[in-house]
Amino acid sequence: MSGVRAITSFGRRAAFNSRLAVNAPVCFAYARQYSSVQTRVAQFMGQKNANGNYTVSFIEGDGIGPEISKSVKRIFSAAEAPIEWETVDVTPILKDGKTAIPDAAIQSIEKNLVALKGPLATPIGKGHVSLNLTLRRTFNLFANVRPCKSIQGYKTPYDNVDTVLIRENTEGEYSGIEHIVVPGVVQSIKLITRDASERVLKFAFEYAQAIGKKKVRVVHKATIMKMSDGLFLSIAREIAKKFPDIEFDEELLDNACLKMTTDPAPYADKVLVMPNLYGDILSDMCAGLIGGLGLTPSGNIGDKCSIFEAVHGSAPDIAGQDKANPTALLLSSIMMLQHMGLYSHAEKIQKAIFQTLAEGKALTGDLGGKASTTQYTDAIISNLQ
Ligand SMILES: NC(=O)C1=CN([C@@H]2O[C@H](COP(=O)(O)OP(=O)(O)OC[C@H]3O[C@@H](n4cnc5c(N)ncnc54)[C@H](O)[C@@H]3O)[C@@H](O)[C@H]2O)C=CC1
Ligand SMILES: O=C(O)CCC(=O)C(=O)O
Ligand SMILES: [Mg+2]
Repeated sequence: MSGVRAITSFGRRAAFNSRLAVNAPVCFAYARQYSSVQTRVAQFMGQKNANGNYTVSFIEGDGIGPEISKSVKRIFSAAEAPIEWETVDVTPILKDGKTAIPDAAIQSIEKNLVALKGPLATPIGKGHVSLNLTLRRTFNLFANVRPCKSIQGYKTPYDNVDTVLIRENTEGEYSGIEHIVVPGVVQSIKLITRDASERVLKFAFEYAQAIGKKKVRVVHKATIMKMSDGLFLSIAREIAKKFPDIEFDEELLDNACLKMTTDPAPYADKVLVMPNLYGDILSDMCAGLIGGLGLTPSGNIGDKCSIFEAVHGSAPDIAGQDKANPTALLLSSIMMLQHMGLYSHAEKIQKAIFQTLAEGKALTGDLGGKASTTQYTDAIISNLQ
């Protein structure tokens, strides 16, 4: 029972949290457009294993994680994708009083270079820090690539959404550096560094070149956060000069939200790049434009390792009920295959997914259908050619 497994995994973490509480101070182309790869970021260099397959680390995650993971595994197996999954347990440990990923998990991902990940729940308030962020930091996955494109045949108010958001993935508002100044007054530090900003901004321009988009737009709020967003913006302007073939411009975050929800068409020729929290929020908002979080994938890209995951979380409201839409994790796995250079397998699975969505006969509840996760998965498998 996937729901039970999910609860167990989160339960193990509850025990961890009670230990932590003692130690923690308060401080603290869908064709190849999903190609996350043809940039300066390391090409996948993994070696085939003795069976002639590639081994990929798999973190199934919490809540709906095991259900949507099962769907990916069944479809990969039916498509004869040359992937062997190495299941990885990321139940956290304490290292020097801080939440850390267990060594075995780190070794698996370092060895395989690529991981697919289901959602990991984060307790609100007290408890361990986000494991999602811990993974991103542990492997220095500095760019979070979040494409979002209208699904052909699935009707929403707009049929022309085609954005790529690139989110700085290691610092910003997500740094989690917080402390109590005096009771009733807390401070949260937004950390922006030249190094982290430069590498993600450079990545955004290279990514735009790689996928044939002619424009990069930086989304910011430097009118208010004059120093932090100001630094990010000034570095964006510097980097832009090194890419004369790419048009560069700037937009304030609040205005970007207004404009994208009013008419997403002008964003279709652009890659948007932004500090961490803005990318977090905008990517959920964009998902809403195309039919919801069940549809949007992402890739956390580093110089060495990369971890692919859906934009959504563990969806506790539908966990364990065979209701979840696995498309977002499936499309993340397509990004992963492209990252690994396995284009024909990516193409084959992707075609079956989009055909199934376009037919509209076996849609999950989030898309207005009546199919279970299992029935939707069956339909994709029957469309594999
Ligand atoms: N990268 C990750 O692993 C992320 C983890 N989280 C964690 O997930 C937990 C739950 O967060 P929420 O705010 O509830 O966000 P959520 O993304 O889990 O769910 C938001 C809404 O979208 C629906 N939804 C999400 N994925 C779906 C899917 N595949 N199919 C159908 N419906 C889907 C849910 O049922 C819910 O109504 C939290 O602990 C949060 O910290 C949240 C976002 C990302
Ligand atoms: O780690 C979490 O709990 C939330 C992460 C998140 O919302 C995201 O990565 O989009
Ligand atoms: Mg989020």
